[in-house]
Amino acid sequence: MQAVAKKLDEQDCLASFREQFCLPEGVIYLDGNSLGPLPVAAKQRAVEVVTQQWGQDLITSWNKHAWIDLPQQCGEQIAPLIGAAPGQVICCDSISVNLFKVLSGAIRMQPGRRKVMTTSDNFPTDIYTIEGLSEQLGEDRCELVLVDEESIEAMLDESIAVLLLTQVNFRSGRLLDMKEITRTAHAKGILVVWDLAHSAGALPVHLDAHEADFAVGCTYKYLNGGPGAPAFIYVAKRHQQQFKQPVSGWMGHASPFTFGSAYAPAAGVKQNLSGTPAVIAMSVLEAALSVWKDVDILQVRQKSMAMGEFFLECLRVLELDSVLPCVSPSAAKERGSQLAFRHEHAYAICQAWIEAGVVADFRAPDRLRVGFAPLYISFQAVWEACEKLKCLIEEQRYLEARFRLQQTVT
Ligand SMILES: Cc1ncc(COP(=O)(O)O)c(C=O)c1O
Ligand SMILES: Nc1c(O)cccc1C(=O)C[C@H](N)C(=O)O
Repeated sequence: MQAVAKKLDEQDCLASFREQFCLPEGVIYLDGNSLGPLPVAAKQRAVEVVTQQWGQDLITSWNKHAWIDLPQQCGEQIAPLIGAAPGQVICCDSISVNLFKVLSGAIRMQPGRRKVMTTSDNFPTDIYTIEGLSEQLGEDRCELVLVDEESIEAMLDESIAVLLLTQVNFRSGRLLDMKEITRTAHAKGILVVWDLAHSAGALPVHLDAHEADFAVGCTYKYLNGGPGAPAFIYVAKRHQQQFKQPVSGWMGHASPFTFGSAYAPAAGVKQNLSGTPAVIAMSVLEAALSVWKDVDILQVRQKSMAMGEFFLECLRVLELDSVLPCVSPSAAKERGSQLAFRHEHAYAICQAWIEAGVVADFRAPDRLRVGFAPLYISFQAVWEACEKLKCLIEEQRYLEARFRLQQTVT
């Protein structure tokens, strides 16, 4: 497999992007699906925005360094990656807050319907936000409906106001069919909100072409914007007149610096801003996004699928496939950029793997999750990671890690 990996690396047209990232020596990072690493440009920008822009230029930076435009500028940098024409994406807040804004506005656009449907295996915040909204508005205006991922389309009917789905399941990596589901939902008059947390920067997304109504996503995973980096929100052009989000703060006002007492929302996607943007984080994000201007997202997808397949092949060759059964869909086309494996000691294995220099993550109750970020991972690194996994499992090193964990807990 070493030779296969070497050959795949030689053919890799994305290999040169690796030098645009600061990655610690001796670490194989398979967790970019949770927190992307530090881009060189972002590191430089962090120093510049703090020392020069804030430190020296002070408040003049709102104009001098265009701080005021950062939310829209970052939104426009993300737009091509998610298939959105200009004027529909803006960066602000977190996914959770943006979900609250989008769902509130979407429900108001559906008089006579109150059900908001999502999947029972969705990321918790997506479910919690609907629950919170239901408490806020009352069950007669917002009612949470949970369905299995397998029966989404079968459960769609005219009583549903909004369908909220995460395109790539955070646990299993399963990729939903955005085109088909959106089409079926629209035929029943349902508005669809897509959570792109595990899609943006991992695979091509076609929000406009598939006529998505709204979307949210984060920038700290595959987009490498840094821990807690601002999220984004997409509102399709055709809804921008009618859509009203509830956190009507001054930054979303049509004319914030007139300081008028009556709220008038900004035209377009800008009304989704509420308060002052987190300028330092947003500026660092802007630099991180600059990496993507030369990236072909189709090549990212091809490499990510090839890596997933290669990882599975390595496990087979090392006879680990029965020890760690894969619980992600078997076809690469039906997955995002991650794989999940079941093991009763998944947590301890993950810890022992980290100690051996391979960072992956664990998701309760028993999943080992491995993410492939094609801009900075090589096939040889993937093979090396699998060899280390084989070693620690053979030597049962994870049992030591489990013992240490118990010591820590007690
Ligand atoms: C699918 C999904 N949605 C939402 C979130 C949470 O986003 P935020 O922390 O920006 O609210 C995550 C992960 O953190 C996620 O995986
Ligand atoms: N956002 C995170 C955080 O602030 C701390 C730890 C993890 C996260 C995550 O992103 C979790 C992630 N969405 C997941 O897929 O599990």
